[in-house]
Amino acid sequence: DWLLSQTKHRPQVAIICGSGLGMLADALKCQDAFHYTDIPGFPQSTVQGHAGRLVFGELKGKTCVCMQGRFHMYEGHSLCKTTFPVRVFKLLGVETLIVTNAAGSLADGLKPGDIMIIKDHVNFPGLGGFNPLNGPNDDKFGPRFPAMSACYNPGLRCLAMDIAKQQGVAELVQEGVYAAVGGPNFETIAEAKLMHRLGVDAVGMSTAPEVVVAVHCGLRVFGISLITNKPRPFLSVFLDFYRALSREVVTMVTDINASIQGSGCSCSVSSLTSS
Ligand SMILES: O=P(O)(O)O[C@H]1O[C@H](CO)[C@@H](O)[C@H]1O
Ligand code: HPA
Repeated sequence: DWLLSQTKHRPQVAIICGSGLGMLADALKCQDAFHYTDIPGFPQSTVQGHAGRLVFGELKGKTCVCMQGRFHMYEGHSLCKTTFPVRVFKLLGVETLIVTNAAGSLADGLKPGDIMIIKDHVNFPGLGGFNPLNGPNDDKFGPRFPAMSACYNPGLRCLAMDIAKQQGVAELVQEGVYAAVGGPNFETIAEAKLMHRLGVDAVGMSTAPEVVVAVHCGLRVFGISLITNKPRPFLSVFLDFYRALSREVVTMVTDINASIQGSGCSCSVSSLTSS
């Protein structure tokens, strides 16, 4: 109610900016911005790279609200608090939630600087019983036992891939599975290996609880991870190096063969390649 009384904007889309991604809010026109400290009942940001402002404005004809700074469990917030803004968005009339985050890659094909469109998640704290929906269910938001089988809207995922192609950045974008861990420590090598074997492509310390609460209250969700690092066991780093070296050798041999052929020599191309 306080927010609705302070701004004329009536957002349809909410964007949660991940670590270091707060500048996404700068794209909004006709801004009304509120510090979390000024919003009654709002939790406070304590992490570097999370400015702690809610910014309302227009983006390409849509009214949006951006969270410049999210809340994490490791800050000491309860999961209810970390996801509180999602319910505020629902009450403001938002229909679509876009979640963004910084994440570590566990997948061979995802490098720092790449973007992963989240196709599904593994909520490790949730599997262990740390769930923002714990406690009495508030039926006005959603059901006691919400389905999570299609958390990330397939239409929006498809649209994002199409836009990446149109903008010529498709080679930097792929879909994958995000895993949420509690943090604040980064993974051990054994933990990174375990998650990799379980089919996780990127890991971070947020997002999944927000998405659970969003899906519970019927919001359409789209999520992207910006890959910032690659917590990988030494062996796979070595294997990557070995594969890159093999590719170089094959290229060199192919070039040599081409010049031998060009010179009219009868040397066998296949025997030279295999040796
Ligand atoms: O998930 P966001 O908020 O982008 O932040 C990610 O970056 C921080 C670690 O560098 C962790 O908080 C992790 O969750
Ligand atoms: N692990 C967990 N959270 C993260 C990482 C990571 O490697 N990178 C950014 N957030």
